[in-house]
Amino acid sequence: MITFPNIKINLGLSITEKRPDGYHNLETVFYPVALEDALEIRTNPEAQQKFTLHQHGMEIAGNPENNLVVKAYLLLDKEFHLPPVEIHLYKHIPSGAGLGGGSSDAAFMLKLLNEHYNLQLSDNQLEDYAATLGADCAFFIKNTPTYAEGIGNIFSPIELSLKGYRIMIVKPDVFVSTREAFANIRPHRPEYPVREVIRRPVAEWKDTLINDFEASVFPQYPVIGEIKEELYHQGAIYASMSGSGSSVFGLFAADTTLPEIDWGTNAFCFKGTLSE
Ligand SMILES: C[C@@](CO)(OP(=O)(O)O)[C@H](O)COP(=O)(O)OP(=O)(O)OC[C@H]1O[C@@H](n2ccc(N)nc2=O)[C@H](O)[C@@H]1O
Ligand SMILES: Nc1ncnc2c1ncn2[C@@H]1O[C@H](COP(=O)(O)OP(=O)(O)O)[C@@H](O)[C@H]1O
Repeated sequence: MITFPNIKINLGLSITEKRPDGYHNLETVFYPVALEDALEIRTNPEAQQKFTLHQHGMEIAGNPENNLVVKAYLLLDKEFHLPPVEIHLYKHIPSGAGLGGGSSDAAFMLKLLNEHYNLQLSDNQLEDYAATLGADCAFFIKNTPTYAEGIGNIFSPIELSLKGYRIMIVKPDVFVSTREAFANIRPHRPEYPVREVIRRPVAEWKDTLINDFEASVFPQYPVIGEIKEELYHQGAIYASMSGSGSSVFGLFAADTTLPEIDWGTNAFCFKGTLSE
C-alpha cells in the first residue's frame, strides 16, 4: 500500500513564550502544499526482523531506527503487535527546510498502518500518537489549513482558501537546525496576531504576517533573506521563510508564469499550485 506525504508551509509564525519544559509556545497557520514524498509498506511474514527500511531519493542523515517512519511503525507495533514490514521511502522533500517533511512521513505512516491493518483508530487518536513523534506532526493527520498554538499542537480549523495561487518554494544549500533557531529567539507577543492578519487579503500580508525566525536566521544565513527579496522582485504577492527555515516560499497570482531562476549550487526549487 502506498501513500504520498506532503509538506506544510507556515503562514506567519509568532514565538510567544518559552515554557518551563524548554519548548516554546507559538502561533501559526499550517497550510498543506502538494510537494510529496512516496511511502510504501508491504507485509513480509517471512522476515526475521520487524522492519526493513529502503530509502530512495534525497539522503537523510541518521540510522534507520532514527527515521520517523520507523518510529511511527514501532509506536503502533507496541500497541497492536503488527506483522513485519518492508518500508520504501522515496524522499523528494528536502530536510531541514521548515517544510515538516519528516513529521509528514511519520503522520502518513500512522495513517497507512491504521488503514492497511484496519486498526480502527480515529483521527483524534492518530493525532495523539503523532504528537508524541514531533511538535507539528499531528497537523498532517487531518492535513487541512489549521491555526496552531501551544507548542504547535493545539489546533483550530480556519476558513482560509488559497486555492489557485501559484507557489514557488526555494531552499538554498543551507541547513537550519530547529532547536538552534529556537535558542536564538527572544519570545514576545506579536503586534499583529496571525489569526487576525490571515483574515485580511493576501495583498495586505507583506508587512503584517511575520515569521519571527527570520530576524535571527537571515543575519546568520543572508542567502535566505536574499531569496525572499528576489521572490518579491519577481512579483510574489506574499513571501516568507517557512518554519525555522531554510526554505522560502512565494505566493503568486493564479495566472502567473513562474520565473526560471538560477538559485545557486544545490538549491532546491518547487513550483506548484495551491489547492484547498
Ligand atoms: C517551529 C516549527 C514550525 O512549523 O518549525 P519547523 O520544524 O517547521 O521548521 C515546528 O512547529 C517545529 O516542529 P518539529 O520540527 O516537529 O519540532 P520537534 O522535532 O518536536 O522539536 C525540535 C526542537 O525544537 C524546539 N522546539 C520545537 C517546537 C516548539 N514549539 N518549541 C521548541 O522549543 C525544541 O528544542 C525541540 O527539541
Ligand atoms: N523520514 C524523514 N524525513 C526527513 N527527515 C527525517 C526523517 N526521519 C527523521 N528525520 C530527521 O528529522 C530532521 C528534521 O527533518 P524535517 O522534518 O524534514 O525538517 P524540518 O524540521 O525542517 O521541517 C532531519 O534532520 C532528519 O535527520
